[in-house]
Amino acid sequence: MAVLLYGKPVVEEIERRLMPEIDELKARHGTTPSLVVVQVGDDPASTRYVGRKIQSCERLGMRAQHVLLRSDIGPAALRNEVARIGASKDVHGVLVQLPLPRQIEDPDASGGADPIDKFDVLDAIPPEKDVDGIAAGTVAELYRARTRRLTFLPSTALAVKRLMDYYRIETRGKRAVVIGRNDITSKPIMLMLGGRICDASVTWLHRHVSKDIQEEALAKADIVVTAVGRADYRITREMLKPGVVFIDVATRVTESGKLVGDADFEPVSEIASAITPVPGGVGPITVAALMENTVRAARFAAGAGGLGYTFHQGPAQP
Ligand SMILES: Nc1nc2c(c(=O)[nH]1)N[C@@H](CN(C=O)c1ccc(C(=O)N[C@@H](CCC(=O)O)C(=O)O)cc1)CN2
Repeated sequence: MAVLLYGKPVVEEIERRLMPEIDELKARHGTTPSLVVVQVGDDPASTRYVGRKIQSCERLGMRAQHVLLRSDIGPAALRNEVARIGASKDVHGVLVQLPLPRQIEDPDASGGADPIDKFDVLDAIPPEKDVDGIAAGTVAELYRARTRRLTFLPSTALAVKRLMDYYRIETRGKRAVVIGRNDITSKPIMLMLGGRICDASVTWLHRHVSKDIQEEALAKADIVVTAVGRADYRITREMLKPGVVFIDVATRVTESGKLVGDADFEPVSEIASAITPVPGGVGPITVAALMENTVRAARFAAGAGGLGYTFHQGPAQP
């Protein structure tokens, strides 16, 4: 039976580390870390996640502002608004909640002739305030994976790293599979796992990869990180190697209102050596990781250094 990799102690460990840093920023630099979350439209899941981010900032004594924009805003207007927010010296971190409405996520599919797309919007976030680690310059740093030079590791990737470190999950030289191609979750996790930060061998799977290739890769994987979140996608026990470490980043609400990940949870936990629950696994750590990045952004603004991340193994054994 798998060890359950709960997010709560990892969140507590991150927050324990952040609290004195926040106090010091206030006392020595007169800086209160401040985050602006831009939400476009009122998708209920996004509203819930944004609420958690704002609450978490407030609980830790940081400033937070929620900017809610109409769902029919065009990409150019959104880009200008993001640039305007980012230019304020009182704002240390800026993020745009994803996904964006269709006309901005996928302008081609919605017949739009606008040359500005989602990435142009995200690139309007100043690099030193890009707490989601998603703008062009920040992504290049992750590609290079110079741990000591990284500005921001995206929150979900940082959450997975903090979780693996806390539970002492070895990645170096392991066979890992990352499933999904989302820009904010799977893609940075794939780069992190395969790069210098984790030194694993990574196979990247997504809907265009044939069933045979998927089955072969999954059957050999020591570590699986999945972030698909579609009702027609399920990872079953038979697809996996006994002893696998299973990290479920997906969250999806079923027709009966239950929150689930990509794993067929009970059977998979019978053969995995360790597994994250959904809810209560990676999700809450993502929010704590964002808090960590916001404190980093405030340190950059205060001239208090902070480039690069320090990783250390945690207390728990898988
Ligand atoms: N700009 C961004 N957009 C999105 C990101 C992101 O990192 N930046 N990630 C996800 C959504 N997300 C944060 O925004 C997020 C997802 C899940 C959770 C979480 O705490 N999940 C709980 C369940 C909570 C619930 O649904 O009620 C859990 O798994 O236990 C927090 C944040 C996509 N968009």
